Amino acid sequence: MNVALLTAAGSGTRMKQDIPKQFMHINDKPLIIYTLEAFQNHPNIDAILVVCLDGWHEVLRAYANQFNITKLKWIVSGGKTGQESICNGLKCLEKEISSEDIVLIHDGNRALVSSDIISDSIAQCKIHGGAVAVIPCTEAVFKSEDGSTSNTSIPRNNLYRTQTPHTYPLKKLLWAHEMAKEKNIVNTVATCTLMVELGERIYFSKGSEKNIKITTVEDIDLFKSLLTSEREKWLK
Ligand SMILES: C[C@](O)(CO)[C@H](O)COP(=O)(O)O
Repeated sequence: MNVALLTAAGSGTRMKQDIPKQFMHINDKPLIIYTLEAFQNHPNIDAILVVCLDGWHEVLRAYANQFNITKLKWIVSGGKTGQESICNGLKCLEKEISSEDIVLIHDGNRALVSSDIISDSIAQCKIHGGAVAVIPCTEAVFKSEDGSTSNTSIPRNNLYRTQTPHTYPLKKLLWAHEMAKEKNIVNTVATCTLMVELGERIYFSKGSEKNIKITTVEDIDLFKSLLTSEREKWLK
């Protein structure tokens, strides 16, 4: 069984809007529904869990019904950090699915995740025991101490930018969060960074420049234009 765990518990302060970004309507539907549809429509995804902001669970359930997201099985509350939110989702799954089942952790605001990305994530996880979606770094990268100047460039040829999904068997994720508690590792940026802190090797899966994280108002414009071009492709 393959289960998508979507994180949608952020309050979206970087978007500077009255409602959380995952519930903002873009064209004809809320942002989180685009992400849910990507997993709903993938033949190898069996069920979906969403880690959601308190106060928004019923809204999410109503939208899921409206847009026929039948694979949405569980909605759980987020924690104080992203790491805690993911842990809450995993604790729920521990009671519901087998520890051998595969869990794809995905940012709820990466709404343009493609079927190929999901398929490759599952495939690489089956081969290597884990998979993290990445894309090569194509820009020059500088390190700055003061935020406005630099004299340190970092060669980009072996740099990769991580995206999501981050995909592992449930038992590996539960192990990582147990170890994080034991070692007092808190507030890691993502599952992949937690794994690295625990000494694990990360195996890459396919990402895409289009698999954007919608964080700011500018990202919404980009999302809308990418959506139009993707829809045109489907219609051809
Ligand atoms: C998980 C992630 O998408 C990898 O690039 C990213 O770290 C998420 O960051 P956020 O600050 O939780 O949106």
